[in-house]
Amino acid sequence: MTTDGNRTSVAVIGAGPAGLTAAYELVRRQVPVTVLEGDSMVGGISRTAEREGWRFDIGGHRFFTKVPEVEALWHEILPDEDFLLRPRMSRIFYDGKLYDYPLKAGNALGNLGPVEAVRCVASYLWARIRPPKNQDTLEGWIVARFGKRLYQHFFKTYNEKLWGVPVDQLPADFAAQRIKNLSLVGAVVNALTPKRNQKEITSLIEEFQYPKYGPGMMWETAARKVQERGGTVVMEEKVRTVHWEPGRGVTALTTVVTGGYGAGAGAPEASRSDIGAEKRYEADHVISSMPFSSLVNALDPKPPAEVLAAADALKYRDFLTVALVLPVEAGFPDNWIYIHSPDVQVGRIQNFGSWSPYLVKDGRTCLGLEFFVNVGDDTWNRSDEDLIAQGARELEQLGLAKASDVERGFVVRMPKAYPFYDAGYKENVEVIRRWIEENTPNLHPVGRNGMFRYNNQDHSMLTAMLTVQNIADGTHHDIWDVNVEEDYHEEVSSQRTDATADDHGSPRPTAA
Ligand SMILES: O=c1ccn([C@@H]2O[C@H](COP(=O)(O)OP(=O)(O)O[C@H]3O[C@@H]([C@H](O)CO)[C@H](O)[C@H]3O)[C@@H](O)[C@H]2O)c(=O)[nH]1
Repeated sequence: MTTDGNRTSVAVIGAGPAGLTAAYELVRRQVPVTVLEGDSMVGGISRTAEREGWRFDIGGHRFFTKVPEVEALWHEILPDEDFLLRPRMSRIFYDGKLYDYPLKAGNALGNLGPVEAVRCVASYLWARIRPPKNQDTLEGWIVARFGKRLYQHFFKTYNEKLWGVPVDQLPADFAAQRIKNLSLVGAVVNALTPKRNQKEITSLIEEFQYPKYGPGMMWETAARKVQERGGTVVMEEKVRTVHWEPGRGVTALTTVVTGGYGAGAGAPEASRSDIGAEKRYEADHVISSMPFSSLVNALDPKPPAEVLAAADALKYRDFLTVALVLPVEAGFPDNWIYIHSPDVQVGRIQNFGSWSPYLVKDGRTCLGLEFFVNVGDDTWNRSDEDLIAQGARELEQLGLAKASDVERGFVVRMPKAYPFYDAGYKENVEVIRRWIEENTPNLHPVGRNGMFRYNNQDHSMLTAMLTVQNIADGTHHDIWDVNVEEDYHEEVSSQRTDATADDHGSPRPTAA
């Protein structure tokens, strides 16, 4: 297997966590690899943006995992001294008060006041006696576990902001992994049970690892190491065409030089002078983390109409961050807070100063106001200046800071931040997957957008690691089986035994 000019053994589309993990694992095995990235930055949605020395996440990316191989790879890429262990704190800002999130019974009921607390307990008990018949919707799933009133207070408006549709139109598919159950009954039982008989739940959420200069540090280092070890990382080239032949599968890729996507004022300058030029890469295998639907549309010749229709039916939720620089006193101890109020558009606010002191400077902090949007809607199209002014106004409206305290602002737009799970997405993914397996078995989708799976970066990385084993080591892992368990992501549950405890007294992570 040799790389000869634009001929490579494996072409990897995308330099996010999945693509760079694949490349890293390939160079470890001395397999020639070329990574093709359309943007000027690596990291995908796990990048760290930098504007005038302010570094911030697109969202906020904690490093926690139940997968030991992923944990090991993080620490192989970055030395231990580059990791911080950060306390996690997140609350909901609701009706002028802050509530712990994940919800804690005492805190939520205490804050709501005695009358509303009684109503919430009654509706919680009612949901236990008469659970909703349809728990396949997100609304039914949450009401069954929290009761209608807590659902209305703490879930309905936020999910409508986040996903942009009524909650009864959303399937419950991601809920078990991402929404921590509230057990009023469990809390009482635990209080009455001797400790030795209790099931130990180790929370992964009270602290998390974080590279001191943000997640981008991980992926910038991974890209550098891939190149030092003989791999090629091509920036600012977007894959336009995926060439395939019946009976042979994928044979080559055509890219177009983009000069980067220039996401917002202060974004990195294009490094290429040949913008618009086309390049061709021949490859034996293609590992693709480009959006699943875009991959289908890039295939040449076109796949059958039902496959194209399935791809067109897959929708995404897009996202933009308005990063505002304020005096440090305007910050809060939380890493982020959820904003439910329908009176403002902002959905979540990160305080990057609480993530890492290395992200902020000069006695100031940087707040990341997150707006969940669709590409091309009014908010997406608004100018950066308007969005910064709106962010400052909404901070004041919420009573979190004075608009006049905002000293500087930056906007980063991130298309396709979340795969949007609607009633038909599973079947559509299945149609595409089957067609690829039958017609282009050397084309390997990986990662969150690559597989249209609402995965965090650890599971995205795992799909890439297993794919490389399939290509280079002859294994037969089914990467579609990664992260299908209905387990809450942020807890490791085990029976209390000292033999499984590590030096800090917590159980070792178990395989996901
Ligand atoms: O008030 C709330 C808050 C959340 N939900 C529901 O929970 C789901 C998951 O929320 P979250 O973990 O914030 O979502 P996300 O997928 O964006 O997670 C990434 O963000 C970070 C971190 O949580 C914030 O930076 C995390 O490391 C990543 O996994 C959400 O979809 C809601 O359905 C709610 O109902 N009410």
